[in-house]
Amino acid sequence: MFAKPKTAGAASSAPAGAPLLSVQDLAVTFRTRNGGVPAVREVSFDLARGEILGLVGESGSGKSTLLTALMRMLPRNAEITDGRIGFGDADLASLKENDMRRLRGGRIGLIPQRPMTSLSPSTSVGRQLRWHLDGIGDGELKELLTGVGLGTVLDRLDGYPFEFSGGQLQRLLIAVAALGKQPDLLLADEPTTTLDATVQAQVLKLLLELRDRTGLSMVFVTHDLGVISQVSDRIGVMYAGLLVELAPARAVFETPRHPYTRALLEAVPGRGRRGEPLRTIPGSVTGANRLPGCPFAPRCTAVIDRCREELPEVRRVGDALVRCHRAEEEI
Ligand SMILES: Nc1ncnc2c1ncn2[C@@H]1O[C@H](COP(=O)(O)OP(=O)(O)OP(=O)(O)O)[C@@H](O)[C@H]1O
Repeated sequence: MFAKPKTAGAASSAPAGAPLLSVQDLAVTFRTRNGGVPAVREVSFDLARGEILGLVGESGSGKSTLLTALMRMLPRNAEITDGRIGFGDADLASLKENDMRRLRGGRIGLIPQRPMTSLSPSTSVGRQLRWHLDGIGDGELKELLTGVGLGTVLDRLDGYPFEFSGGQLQRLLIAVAALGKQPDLLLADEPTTTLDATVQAQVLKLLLELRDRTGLSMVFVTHDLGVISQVSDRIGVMYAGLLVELAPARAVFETPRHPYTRALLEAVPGRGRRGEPLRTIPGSVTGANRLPGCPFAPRCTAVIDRCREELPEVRRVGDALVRCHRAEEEI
């Protein structure tokens, strides 16, 4: 079952000032032997200060590529081929690598998917924390960890990563990323995927507390709609590199507009009636980003001829931005 999506807090209602992040018409292409793969296409969204934007979509929809592009840490065979990533006065899409490096680990933080792989196995956790926090003193470190409910690990900081649970390490890294460096923007790629349900809930609670306490903004990528319903103010649904729906979290769950969003919601276990077989979305996203029209057309139950020929523009319907020819219709 889904947690009730949060009502948008003050920080997530219509932004009073300029957005923290303003992505416009972003495109990222992978060079492959078979030609360019447009992994992200015409993606535009704003992120307000203190807002958490959840990005969801099935495997291959371009979520990680989008996040890595924001961080400018794309693999060598990928490049930003179009668009702008406004962050303050800077355009991250064209910023020099030296300047970008200063932002990373400074105003922009990253929460890793697997905490184990971002820590050295042969150095004590305490030493690594102090290194990440530029030699923070014992008193301050104690205060920081106690403040995020990690007081229980204080007397074990001389231990090595394998002596901690995945959940403890993830919470340590999140506390460090959000409080130690005090970034304006946190980017998180599936930060709870490897955790069991109870620990996952603790990590999500911590993220929300940190946002409320520090006012940081967050882009949170996951393929798990249950997780995203618990943390997001707004949700962006991706399909074949496109942002096909962008709306307040509550609207996505209560009145999903895009046929793909509806199909995603229907495919989630627990949403159907008891005894009803689980539903899946027939077909696959593979190759869809090369189609001339709407990439979801081959799998869409509401498809019309136009969908196969013409890529839909983004339309505003109520609170939602929807990339579908039939967005305004009751389908
Ligand atoms: N190294 C690569 N070389 C070529 N194409 C790639 C590479 N990495 C990703 N792609 C392509 O880019 C598209 C988007 O992939 P991406 O990993 O961003 O999706 P995703 O939604 O994050 O998926 P997942 O949930 O599995 O991480 C896919 O079509 C994928 O095949």
